[in-house]
Amino acid sequence: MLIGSEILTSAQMRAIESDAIGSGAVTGLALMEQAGAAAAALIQQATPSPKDVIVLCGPGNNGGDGYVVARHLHDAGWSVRVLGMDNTPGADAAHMKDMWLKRGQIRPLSDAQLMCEPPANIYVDAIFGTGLTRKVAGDLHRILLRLGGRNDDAERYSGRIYAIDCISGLDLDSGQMPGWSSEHMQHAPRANMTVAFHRPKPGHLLRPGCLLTGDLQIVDIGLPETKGTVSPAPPLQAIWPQFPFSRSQVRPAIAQRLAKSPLDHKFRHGHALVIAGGAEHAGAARLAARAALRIGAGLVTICPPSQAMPEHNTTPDALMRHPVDDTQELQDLLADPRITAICIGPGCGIARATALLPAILAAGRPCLLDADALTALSRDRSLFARLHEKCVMTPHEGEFSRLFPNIAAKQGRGPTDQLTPTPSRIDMLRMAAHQSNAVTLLKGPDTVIAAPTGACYIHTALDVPWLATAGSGDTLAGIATGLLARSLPATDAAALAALIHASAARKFGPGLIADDLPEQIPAILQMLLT
Ligand SMILES: NC(=O)C1=CN([C@@H]2O[C@H](COP(=O)(O)OP(=O)(O)OC[C@H]3O[C@@H](n4cnc5c(N)ncnc54)[C@H](O)[C@@H]3O)[C@@H](O)[C@H]2O)[C@@H](O)CC1
Ligand SMILES: [K+]
Repeated sequence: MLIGSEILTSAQMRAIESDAIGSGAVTGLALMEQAGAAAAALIQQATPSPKDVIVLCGPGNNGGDGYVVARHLHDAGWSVRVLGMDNTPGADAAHMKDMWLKRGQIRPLSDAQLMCEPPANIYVDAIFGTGLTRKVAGDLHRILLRLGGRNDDAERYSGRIYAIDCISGLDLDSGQMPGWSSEHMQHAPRANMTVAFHRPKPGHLLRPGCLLTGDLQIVDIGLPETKGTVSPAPPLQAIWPQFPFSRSQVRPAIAQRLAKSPLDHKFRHGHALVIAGGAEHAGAARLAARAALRIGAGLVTICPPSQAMPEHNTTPDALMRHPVDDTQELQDLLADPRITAICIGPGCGIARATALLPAILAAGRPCLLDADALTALSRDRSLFARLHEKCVMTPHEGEFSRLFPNIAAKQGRGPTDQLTPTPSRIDMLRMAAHQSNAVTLLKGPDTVIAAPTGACYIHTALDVPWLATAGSGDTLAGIATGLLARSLPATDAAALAALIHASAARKFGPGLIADDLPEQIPAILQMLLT
């Protein structure tokens, strides 16, 4: 698979820290010093003059990091004001607080105090991090709303907030702000940058957390390398816009499959069938077919009903065309073992998808199910029961709710003032993949992909809003189909397709239409393979 970044839950992160401290490899104080120093360095790099900062320090170790940030910025010549709590924190944070008190004073961490402070150029949110245990209430909640601009002074804070580990109040496991009503969420503080430690947490990458996180910077604080050894739980990996993606992130076995050798013939890279539907929706299937060709499938055949064949008598010339009117004709085609993947859904029509899906699923080949095929599956549970682990489903949220009504119904339930009040998108996708026995990719700015094994990938691409355009999903389906045809395992095909799809949009920029996406693929392949 792609080697994105490993993601850790808050509990896993705490366990790694306490193991490292318990083994004597590192001290809590050294970790805190590294964390604060790294955050201060990134804040300095990102900040133009004047170098004037208010650091908001909470009661625990996140606050401890804040006191380290304050000290480093002070020692670098910044004007630093600290608002902190009148409590005795744990030993490490208490030490850092004392070190700060040798340099400056601590004013009360209260909304009234923040309100009467003269404006600063930068605000550092070091109130709560991974230790959040309940919703933030009372005066601290008012502070957060003020930072989010609820008091008609948005310009005072906008673009000036730097979060230590996360925006305070964010549940780093679910990406939710427990206890925040939708009215309050409009005034949730948004970080310009979040400096987080060792590994990202799910909440940095899932909505709404990813919308509050800003640029996500992950810094090394001297904890031992943990990749793949954290827990027996299935792996959770992520890619996000600032992630330095390069060829080195593609596992050699995958890179080898994607590369083409001079001795290869076209069938070595697979033959994909794209089932098309009636004439009026021909474009969707052709977009998918074009993307499958661009990603390097050896052959791609589009299969409309015979009456729609004339609609497909157009470019790309590389695309083969073969009519399929009924199950028998499809079965005849599938008798060719060189057909290595099937795409059904884009522009197919629900009735046609319902009619052809039994033969497609019975063939046991890798297949990509999107759009009308997903509607057919949600309407006919006997079809749903025939999904298998070589299937990839690519629903958007509405399709997901129809496919998995029992899972979708768990959303929005439960008390909102406790942590993780509803299943996170990770939990939901893992349940969906387990229930369907198919790789499931839930499309969105925070796409989540889960395999029946429990392996899960988050692909956050908030920076390419222009990807939400007609035909974009058809292209994603085509890229994944091409990768399946090229014999990538279903989970890898889905995760790599999400990456290539977002990279194509990033490369093209605003003004993108879906037709542009396949045309960006050659340069992306070049980047991945050379
Ligand atoms: N443990 C370590 O060795 C390290 C921790 N680091 C920092 O420490 C943070 C975690 O520290 P902590 O575990 O102390 O947790 P926090 O500093 O996030 O907060 C914990 C404190 O807040 C209280 N609290 C939790 N939710 C509250 C709420 N809603 N309202 C009011 N009080 C609430 C808790 O009772 C506790 O006193 C990380 O996010 C990171 O910033 C870093 O310094 C790196 C090293
Ligand atoms: K924070």
